[in-house]
Amino acid sequence: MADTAAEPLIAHGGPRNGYAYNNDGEVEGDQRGEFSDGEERGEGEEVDERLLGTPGMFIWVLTCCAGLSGLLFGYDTGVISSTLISINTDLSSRPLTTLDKSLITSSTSFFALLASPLTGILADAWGRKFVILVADALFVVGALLQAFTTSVPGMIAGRSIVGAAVGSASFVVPLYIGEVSPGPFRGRLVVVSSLFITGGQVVAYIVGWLFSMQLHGWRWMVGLGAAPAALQCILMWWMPETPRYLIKTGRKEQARRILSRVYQGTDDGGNLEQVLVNGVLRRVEREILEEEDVVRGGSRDLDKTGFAAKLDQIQDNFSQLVNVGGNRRALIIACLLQGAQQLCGFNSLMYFSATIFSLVGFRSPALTSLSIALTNFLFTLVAFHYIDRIGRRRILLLSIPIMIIGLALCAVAFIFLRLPASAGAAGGIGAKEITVEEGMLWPVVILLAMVVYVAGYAVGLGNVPWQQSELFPLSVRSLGSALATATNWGSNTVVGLTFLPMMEFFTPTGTFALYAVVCACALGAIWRIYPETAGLALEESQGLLKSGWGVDESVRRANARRRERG
Ligand SMILES: O[C@H]1[C@H](O)[C@@H](O)[C@H](O)[C@@H](O)[C@H]1O
Repeated sequence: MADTAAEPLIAHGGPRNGYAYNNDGEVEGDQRGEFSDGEERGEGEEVDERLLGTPGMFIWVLTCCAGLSGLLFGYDTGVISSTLISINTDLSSRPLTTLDKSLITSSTSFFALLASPLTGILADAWGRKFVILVADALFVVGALLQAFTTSVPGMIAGRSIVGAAVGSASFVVPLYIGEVSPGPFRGRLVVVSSLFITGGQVVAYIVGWLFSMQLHGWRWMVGLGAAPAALQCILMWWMPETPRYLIKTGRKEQARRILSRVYQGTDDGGNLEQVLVNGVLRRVEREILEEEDVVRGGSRDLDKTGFAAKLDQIQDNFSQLVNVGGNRRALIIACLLQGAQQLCGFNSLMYFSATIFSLVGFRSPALTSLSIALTNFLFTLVAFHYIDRIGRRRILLLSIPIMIIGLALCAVAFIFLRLPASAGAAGGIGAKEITVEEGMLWPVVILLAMVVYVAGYAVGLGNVPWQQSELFPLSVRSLGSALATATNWGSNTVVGLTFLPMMEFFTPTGTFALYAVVCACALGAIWRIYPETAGLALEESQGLLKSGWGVDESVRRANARRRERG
């Protein structure tokens, strides 16, 4: 196979990639590359692999407008812990029971779990932008309902609606960004949505802390979420649909116009912009033709129209997702990564770190847990900087061992920390203002160990799973991403429900040791089956999975690209 990545790069005013292109984006002469599975690339298809510089203004605006949903995701999931401790007797004129608290908390992740596969289907039928707008409407309704409700059931309903919004937004935003981004910047641009999520969690902690000092301040905490959602709704109205979705639905000219804006500014005085636009159009069209071949070979009746045709298509997408080898492998990897992101236990810190820190003796647990959210945000910035250079696979293989070290240290520190008798397990977990007699050495070790763990998480597992859409071909991209997102929310619910009982019955040491074991298993599985997709065009990543896991091939190509960049 011709390893084009090793070809010399001619930066300006001439052929790139070692190829010469004509104005249609076709490779002149007899020089064509190959996909990683050995299949030949079509003419003019291999281009944005060598795009230089930074993404243009248009891409940044699209990414930030879509990323606002991440802010809402982070804010709404982060604000609930301060809300719960400030409600007092404001709902149903009585203090919240443990059951009330569990229902209010878990309704969000449960409805996120239900909403993601459903909106996965909607995103195929009505588009990615449509789902973002639906999520915004749900965010606004859910926030207002929570802010004005006077009863516990009203609060649960509000949290459920917000959950449906979070579930939809969490899968569609990375999908939207992934489908508008040029290959070399895609990793970084998708991490922007993680930056919004983790930033939203920091804001939630600060807002929670500020409003907890005011009477009925919790109503502001939950109601404020409506503002960014309304803003995004207005902004997104003006934003385009993704070029990939437009091509899929037969609107090629519209797609061409948007792609031209995406690649604007890359023109080097030659014809690069045009070449890149044509490259994407050709790759996507080729993918669609391949899909039609599969459909023709199958049982779908292509003469059906309207609702019946849509139902057939949904059924068809499901069967393609699980029956076609490459798609099935993509689904396994995406679900593995999303499951690992949650089962490694990170959100137990997000939801309960204030409780843990008060248990081990910190006087201001709320501020200490802010350090967790801040670490998460700051190290997501590190990921933003390095993800396209280091690569998704490598960044995970480097960062998960750091998480394991943090968790192991935490587990060990809890052995040495003699908790006060009243703090025995769950009693202590729920208790407040507990101080530890032995001094602050081990509590500080626990705090540092958690910071190390969170830093490792934020650099890798916290954001790489959201790159999921690049694993799937267009025909099953939305459905595959949605099912992987459902795995995320399912695992999130499991961790939320099991953390406190595990701390009680399994001890804190056992709990953190178990999370370390989960990380070790995830590390092994990632090493074995997750290929490197950094730098590849969206249509190329899936080629790696067509006839196997593609790990060796992808690593070889990534190394070649790195060598070439110096
Ligand atoms: O990517 C995000 C991010 O890491 C958040 O901090 C976490 O709370 C979410 O569960 C996760 O999906």
